[in-house]
Amino acid sequence: MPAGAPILSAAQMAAAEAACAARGIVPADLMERAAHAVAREAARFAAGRPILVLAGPGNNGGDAYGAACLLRAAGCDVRVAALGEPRAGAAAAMRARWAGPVTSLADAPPRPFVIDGLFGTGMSRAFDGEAAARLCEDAFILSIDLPSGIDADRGAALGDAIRADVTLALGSLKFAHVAGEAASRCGHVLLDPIGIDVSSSARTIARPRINPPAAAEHKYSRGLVCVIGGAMGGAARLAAAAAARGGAGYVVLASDDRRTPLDAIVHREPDARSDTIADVRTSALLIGPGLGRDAAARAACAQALASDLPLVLDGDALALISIAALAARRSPTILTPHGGEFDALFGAGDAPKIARTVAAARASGAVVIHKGADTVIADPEGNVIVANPPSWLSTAGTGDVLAGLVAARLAVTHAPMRAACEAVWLHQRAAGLAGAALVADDLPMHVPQAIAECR
Ligand SMILES: NC(=O)C1=CN([C@@H]2O[C@H](COP(=O)(O)OP(=O)(O)OC[C@H]3O[C@@H](n4cnc5c(N)ncnc54)[C@H](O)[C@@H]3O)[C@@H](O)[C@H]2O)[C@@H](O)CC1
Ligand SMILES: Nc1ncnc2c1ncn2[C@@H]1O[C@H](COP(=O)(O)OP(=O)(O)O)[C@@H](O)[C@H]1O
Ligand SMILES: [K+]
Repeated sequence: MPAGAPILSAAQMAAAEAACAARGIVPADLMERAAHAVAREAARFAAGRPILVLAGPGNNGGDAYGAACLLRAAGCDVRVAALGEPRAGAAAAMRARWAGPVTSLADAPPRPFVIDGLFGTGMSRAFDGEAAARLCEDAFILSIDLPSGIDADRGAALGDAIRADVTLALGSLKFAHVAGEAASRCGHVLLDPIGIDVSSSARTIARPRINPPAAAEHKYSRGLVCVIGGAMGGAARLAAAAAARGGAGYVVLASDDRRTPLDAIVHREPDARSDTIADVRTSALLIGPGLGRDAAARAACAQALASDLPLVLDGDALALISIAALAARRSPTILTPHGGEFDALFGAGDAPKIARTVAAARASGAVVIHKGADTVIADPEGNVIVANPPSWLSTAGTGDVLAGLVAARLAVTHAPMRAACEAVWLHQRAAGLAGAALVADDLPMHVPQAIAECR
């Protein structure tokens, strides 16, 4: 996935295209550039294999006809199968340029390399993809802009969506390249801006820059993280270990369980929880992993919310707070809900995940890390960063590790959006280093290497 790249909705993409027209760059120019970009990548990936171009009725099909012409002119073995004919505009002009035969999808024999130009951002309703699926079954598939059959904003598959090996995004990434089910249908995502200027408040995550501590730093100035544990000691221990490996200068774990994951982590008795929450040296307070939901947990949460400390709320804590209480806070707050916790706190809805997360950040005044295979980080100003972490993270306790990393980065940076992005990047990188079939306990030990890569 291109790092730090803007992400647009289909409507925002259309507006950016329209703005090009105002500068004298008409749709036919953009389609010409798109066709060149597709032909270039197709020639590279096909590497001499016979090519079948699937062309749809809209501009995505126009890009496909344009690429077919260029590939044929370059000496490639190209055939075209179409679903509907472009009737007007740049796409019809590209269709007219193709002098070779055009068959229906049903009549086309399979070929080892497929350029999928059936539908892009204009996909509006489910399509019957049976014939396309037969042609794609054993082929390497390069999708133009999006795998055909995807809702560009929600990332939902509308009917028999295509599963690509490579997707070449045109102009900008769209929500579907990073969101929902679609993200896993795109394969390797490439981006060609084709000369369109885009700006967006949403971007893909990029490797952060993390400097070593300055010479004058000491353990308290480096950042003191306090983790408030509860019923399930293991979760708080995972979080504390991650905070320690995530660059905090000092980590305190207030928990019933006297075991700490590292000797460097200081244990406090749970009845000292209240003192811990009141400790003004604390740079970031983490509450929630393994907290439980009993009266003591509720009281600890209320005290944490009422304090002026920078706060990270995860797991059980998210069930013990209200949006109003969050909005009343003046100090930085970061929430780390998974999908279920998010819906319980902010309500479920049909809008795309990015929009729902921005609305939650605005309503709560907090930075929200809405976790999952498409992790959306939003701040109350509407800035959004999206990450697609490795799916091996779908195992118990990895969220506790993330919460510890968030607390550490908040303690060090004092900047909640930056802290959230650093933590999510370090978490996904640590997962990559831990590799297949990781368990949550494996992650903290890989965080120092991930940090070392951020210089
Ligand atoms: N972003 C940009 O600036 C550029 C975009 N271009 C291409 O234009 C594409 C968007 O083009 P369009 O807006 O024409 O949309 P599409 O080409 O994605 O498809 C829209 C067409 O498909 C039809 N359609 C939608 N759902 C259908 C279904 N289920 N069954 C049958 N027909 C269906 C629509 O009625 C319409 O005719 C992009 O994805 C990209 O490939 C390029 O041409 C160049 C520049
Ligand atoms: N399929 C997936 N692909 C990528 N990341 C995932 C997937 N499922 C879960 N994750 C990540 O794993 C972590 C799980 O957090 P959470 O659900 O809170 O687990 P726990 O409470 O057990 O620690 C989150 O960072 C989430 O983004
Ligand atoms: K496509």
